[in-house]
Amino acid sequence: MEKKDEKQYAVVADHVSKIYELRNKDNQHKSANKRFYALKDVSFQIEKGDVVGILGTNGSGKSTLSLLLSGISDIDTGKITVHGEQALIAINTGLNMQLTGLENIKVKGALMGLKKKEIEAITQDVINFSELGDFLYQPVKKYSSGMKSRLGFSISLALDPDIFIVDEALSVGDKGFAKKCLDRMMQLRNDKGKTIFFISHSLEQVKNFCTTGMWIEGGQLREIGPVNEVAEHYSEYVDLLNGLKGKEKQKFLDEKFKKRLLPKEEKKGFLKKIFS
Ligand SMILES: Nc1ncnc2c1ncn2[C@@H]1O[C@H](COP(=O)(O)OP(=O)(O)OP(=O)(O)O)[C@@H](O)[C@H]1O
Repeated sequence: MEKKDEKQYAVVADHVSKIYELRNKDNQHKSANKRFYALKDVSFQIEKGDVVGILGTNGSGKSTLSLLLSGISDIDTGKITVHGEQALIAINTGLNMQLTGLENIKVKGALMGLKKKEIEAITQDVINFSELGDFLYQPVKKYSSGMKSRLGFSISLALDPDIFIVDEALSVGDKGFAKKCLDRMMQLRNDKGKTIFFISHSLEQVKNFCTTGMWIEGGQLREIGPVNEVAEHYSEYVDLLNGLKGKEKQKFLDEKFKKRLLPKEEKKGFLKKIFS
């Protein structure tokens, strides 16, 4: 197979893992906590202009991946290379709850290194697209989840990144706003060839909108490929899971969870690494 120039890729993930700590309910002592893989050894290459639908059941690691892609969360092992302007995430992660909507726009703009005039321009874009009106003068902590999503999405759009990550922003917004966002993203995809990562529990939305499907299950990359194929396999898996009942289902989920725990020797190694 012909080897592609690295630069053709928008994102290259190379053996990426993210480990979280699980609190032990009986023992508050930190060293007794279990460590588990939110993501384990995930590798993929996404070409520029690709629209990637990330699929996976609850807790499989989709949001964790979006946080790593956008640089909000740190990777524990492996590497993600992003070619293009820093990916942005279109959800309320990264919004400061104490600041007003308008102040949040300014802070984001300043963090992106924009000049005063550019910040004024994006502020106007956000006012127009979000339709939040006077709520933009209120602290974000007083927003509903749909309003936070309107603000987060509108800021990300206005900043016009090369890589765009939409993490369920559309599932909390109302239908009218979700349609407006999808239309705008279609336009970005068709006119500007942006690379888009789209997390949604709606298989129909993913199939209609995406070109590539990426199925994350139990923290691992289960399949990546043409969206219809991946969506079909994912759908079969969900049907299989739904077909399991009671104890049988619990056993299946417990086994799945166990595979994500760090083995004892690995746990020691990891602790040694962070304390040395
Ligand atoms: N900050 C955190 N600290 C500890 N564990 C976390 C943290 N964030 C996520 N997790 C755990 O990591 C795993 C993956 O979570 P993640 O939010 O990435 O899943 P998801 O696929 O987006 O799920 P959903 O479809 O339910 O939104 C879950 O078991 C979750 O409980």
